[in-house]
Amino acid sequence: MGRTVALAGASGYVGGEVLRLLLAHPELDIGTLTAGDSAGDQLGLHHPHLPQLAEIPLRETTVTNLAGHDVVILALPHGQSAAIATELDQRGEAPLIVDCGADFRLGDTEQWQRYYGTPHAGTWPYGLPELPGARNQLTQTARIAVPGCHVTAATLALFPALAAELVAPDVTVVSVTGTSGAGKAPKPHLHGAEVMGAATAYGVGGTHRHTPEIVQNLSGVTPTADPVAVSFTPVLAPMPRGILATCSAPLAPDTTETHLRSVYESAYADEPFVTLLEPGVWPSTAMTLAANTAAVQIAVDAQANRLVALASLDNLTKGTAGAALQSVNIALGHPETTGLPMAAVAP
Ligand SMILES: NC(=O)C1=CN([C@@H]2O[C@H](COP(=O)(O)OP(=O)(O)OC[C@H]3O[C@@H](n4cnc5c(N)ncnc54)[C@H](OP(=O)(O)O)[C@@H]3O)[C@@H](O)[C@H]2O)C=CC1
Ligand SMILES: CC(=O)N[C@@H](CCC(=O)OP(=O)(O)O)C(=O)O
Repeated sequence: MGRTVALAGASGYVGGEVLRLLLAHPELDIGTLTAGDSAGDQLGLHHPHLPQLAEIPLRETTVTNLAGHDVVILALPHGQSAAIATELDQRGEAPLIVDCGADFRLGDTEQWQRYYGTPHAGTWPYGLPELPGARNQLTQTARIAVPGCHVTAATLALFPALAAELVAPDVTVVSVTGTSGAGKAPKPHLHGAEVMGAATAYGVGGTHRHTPEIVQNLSGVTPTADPVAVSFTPVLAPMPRGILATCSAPLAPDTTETHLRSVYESAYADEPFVTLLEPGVWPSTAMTLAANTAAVQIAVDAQANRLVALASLDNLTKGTAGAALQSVNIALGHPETTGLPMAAVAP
């Protein structure tokens, strides 16, 4: 018998992906599932791709319903998690709580307030084990903040070069995303007729909420920890899933492609979920679809004297639900890869 997992937001896109992954996880059992407006429905109404779970009822998202489990995964809109975590604490419940939303990702209260405009709930260990220092913090933690999906791609593409000071701390990130990144609730900018035939930039000009999170991750790996300048532009593409981040930064003097490649090779040599592709193979969202993996590649643009670093991943898998369970594996002392898909779906 494994540990039981309660899931809040089970009717949503991330909730569905958490459940798909839990079905294959040998150490974790699905417990109570909760939702918002869909409470009272059976799960099959919302996730017909998970027929084994079709008859499970969705309950209201209350602390009473979520209590009594070993792990509570929150896949709720941001702003909804702090109250639940606090109440579970007050009741003397001590589950491992995993927030797939943004509430506990940022360490800087001022940045939180600037980008989210609400009181800062706090900072939890960060669910990107590949980021230097993060894996140690996840060991035996009781709280996990899962990163944003664009942030994971940009961080994996750039941190090795910044940590080794092979580029200037001044990066641009253009990150293409599938529409499931916006969740299932109807959004004014996501009408099917408009999204299906167009690629559209949004959150332009440093306004997107993921900007301070990318800054936090990249600044944290540099030897000086000085803020890295990040210009981030997300682009919505007509595909259901996937992130492709194309990043660049000025090369430090005398940096060679050979040196860069050896730095990326050592950063990812022991990472089960991150592949530095063979030279000349470029990341695509297809090669990571439905897998808990990220594909990374680098090139030197000699004419512009810049590093170009790319990363692809599935926003719902390595970009959220898979990262959540990878981090849960670490926190619970299971092998990090337990139950997580390494193979993507192709073509
Ligand atoms: N989609 C993605 O690629 C990523 C998402 N995330 C984060 O994960 C979280 C979930 O995202 P996603 O699944 O895409 O969003 P969805 O909109 O698809 O799902 C949201 C879920 O939360 C429930 N919910 C909404 N409001 C309430 C409420 N007031 N009380 C209780 N339950 C509520 C919804 O239930 P109902 O429909 O029944 O109302 C639904 O189950 C968000 O914080 C998001 O930012 C993070 C990284 C990537
Ligand atoms: C296509 C789309 O809208 N994507 C979302 C990112 C999804 C994500 O990572 O969400 P949180 O950081 O909110 O958890 C966005 O750009 O806001």
